[in-house]
Amino acid sequence: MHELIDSTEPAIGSLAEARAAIDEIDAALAVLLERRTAIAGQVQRLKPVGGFAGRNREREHEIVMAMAAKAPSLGPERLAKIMNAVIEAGLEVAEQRRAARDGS
Ligand SMILES: O=C(O)C(=O)C[C@]1(C(=O)O)C=C[C@@H](O)C=C1
Repeated sequence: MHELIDSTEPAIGSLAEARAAIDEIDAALAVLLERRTAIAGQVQRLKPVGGFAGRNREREHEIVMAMAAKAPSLGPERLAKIMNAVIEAGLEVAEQRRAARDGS
């Protein structure tokens, strides 16, 4: 994982090598997204009002700003779009699971 987040990228010599590096990063992202989805689902169960109804835009803004400090090339506007998609996907999964549990 460390080499994945090291900003001093080694020189990439070919398209195949570049795509292999992207595949490795995307595999790590997928694992992190799966973990995030699981934990965000637990958060929905802990909140007095979970799911889309309990959406907290202030917390989402904090998440984006913290990420923007670590990803300056993307910046807050693009990260907000990315994280909106990630957060909404997590809420959808949580709501689907809740519906399956409630039998509704
Ligand atoms: O922190 C919360 O309150 C959550 O519900 C988690 C989460 C997230 O996925 O990070 C999801 C929805 C909220 O709008 C904000 C953040």
